Amino acid sequence: MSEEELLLGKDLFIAGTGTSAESMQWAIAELINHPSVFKKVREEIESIVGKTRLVEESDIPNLPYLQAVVKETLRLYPPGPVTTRECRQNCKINGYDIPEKIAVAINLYAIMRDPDSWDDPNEFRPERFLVSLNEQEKLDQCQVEGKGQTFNFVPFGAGRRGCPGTALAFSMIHTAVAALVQCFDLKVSGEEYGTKVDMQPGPGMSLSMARRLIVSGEGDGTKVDMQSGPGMSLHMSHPLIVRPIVHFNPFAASM
Ligand code: HEM
Repeated sequence: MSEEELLLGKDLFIAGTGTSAESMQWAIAELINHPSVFKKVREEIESIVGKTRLVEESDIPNLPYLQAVVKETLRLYPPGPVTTRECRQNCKINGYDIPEKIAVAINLYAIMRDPDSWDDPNEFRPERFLVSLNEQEKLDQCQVEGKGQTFNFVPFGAGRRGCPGTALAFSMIHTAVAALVQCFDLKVSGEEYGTKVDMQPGPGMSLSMARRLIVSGEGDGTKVDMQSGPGMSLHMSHPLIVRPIVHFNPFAASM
């Protein structure tokens, strides 16, 4: 393998693993905090997949509410909250003069919480993505291809340097979150975590949770503390122990 190929592999690994894993954590944490949303996702999966097999990647197109949950998670907690571009020529943006060759930081996090574009921007409301097919196509075009005119949903950036892993990321996150919802009831463990989840993101370049979500067999709390931790990625500041209770065992079901 050449040095370029090794570097490409390293880039893809770095860009693709943490980002998707953080998104899964945020999604599961929000679902724990919103039992009615959790229930709706579970019901959707059970109505499409049934109770005899594990959800598969090919089921995802038939699970629009799950897709809305993942989009809403990426809107609120983009693992890459800032991207950059270099100006090819002198230009003016919002009244500011930007000289040629100057790097501009683009705050994707702020764009996706802009009250001019989103109603109640800080609320976790997956329903906002259950839009008509027409509007959906516009959104998807924007997020997947960087085309279209609606640049308010940009967790993967946009344009020719937009994230090349978008389809893979969606596929992994949808399938993992769906399987967790299908198989487990999840409860926060330990009284010290309290009952209210703090969804504040932590410092860092990537939007990771301040308290990492750890699944363990102990405890009986009810809410996730969503405080995020320090760093460039949005992560939780202290590990959060979540107690899984098996709801559906695909191995038992297929026997
Ligand atoms: C939830 C998951 C992910 C998110 C939110 C995400 C987000 C982003 C963002 C915001 C950018 C910058 C785009 C821009 O400047 O317009 C980017 C670039 C990139 N992403 Fe992702 N990404 C994710 C998963 C992945 C995966 C799974 C891969 C590959 C396996 C990947 C590979 C890359 C690469 C190689 C770039 C650099 C592209 C370039 O500079 O031309 N990402 N990603």
